[in-house]
Amino acid sequence: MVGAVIVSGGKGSRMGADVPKQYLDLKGVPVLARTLTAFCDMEFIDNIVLVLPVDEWETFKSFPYAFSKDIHIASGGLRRQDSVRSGLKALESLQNSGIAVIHDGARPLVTESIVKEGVELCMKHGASACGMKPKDTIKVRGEDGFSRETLDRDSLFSVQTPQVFELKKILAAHERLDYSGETVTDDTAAYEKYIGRVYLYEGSYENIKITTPEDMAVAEAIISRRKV
Ligand SMILES: Nc1ccn([C@@H]2O[C@H](COP(=O)(O)OP(=O)(O)OP(=O)(O)O)[C@@H](O)[C@H]2O)c(=O)n1
Ligand SMILES: C[C@](O)(CO)[C@H](O)COP(=O)(O)O
Repeated sequence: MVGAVIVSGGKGSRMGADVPKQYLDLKGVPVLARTLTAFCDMEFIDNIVLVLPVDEWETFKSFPYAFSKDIHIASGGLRRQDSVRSGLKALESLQNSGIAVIHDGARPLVTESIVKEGVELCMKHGASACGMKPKDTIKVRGEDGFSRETLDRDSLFSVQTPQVFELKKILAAHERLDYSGETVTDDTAAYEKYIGRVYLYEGSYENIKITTPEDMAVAEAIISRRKV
């Protein structure tokens, strides 16, 4: 079985909007509704868990959208990794084992082919995550503001979601991480720390995370272009 954990438990502070960014209107449809619809349309996805702060559950339930699959809701945590752990536990109660596709609710432009490739590569290599080569030169900047180092761009990869794992293993990694008290910024970091290697494959420059206001304009432009 393949289950998706869509994390939408953040505050969207960098967006600076009046409402959490997952409810912002993206060409007539809220960001989160777009992400969920994308996963509902993927035939190979058996279960969907949506992680939301408890005080947003009612808002979500009043969403005027009919999703084609059941959306199971789990409670969000303080950090992204706490929300992921909560979603994985909820997914475990639905399917016990199999594959977990972890995806940011704030990446509404994900495509079926990216997720499908992630699932296939997870089956082949044990774990996978998509991403893209950085387009800019990446420097290490010291606290004094001066450049310390230029990294070799050919070996760098800017990681996105979906990130795909065996459910039992990624849940075990997140539970151990929680015990350790360490904070990570994505799920590959949890997996690599306790379980093993993650195969990285090419996602899309269009699979952006809606983080700051200008991302909304970029996402709108991508949606308009896709419809042509
Ligand atoms: N405690 C958290 C923090 C983040 N996320 C989710 O993880 C994804 C990536 O996080 P980010 O873009 O940083 O979202 P926010 O934390 O909401 O944004 P910000 O850091 O600007 O507050 C988002 O879908 C977000 O909702 C989550 O489920 N629980
Ligand atoms: C998981 C992630 O989207 C991969 O790029 C990213 O690390 C999330 O970071 P954020 O600071 O929670 O947005």
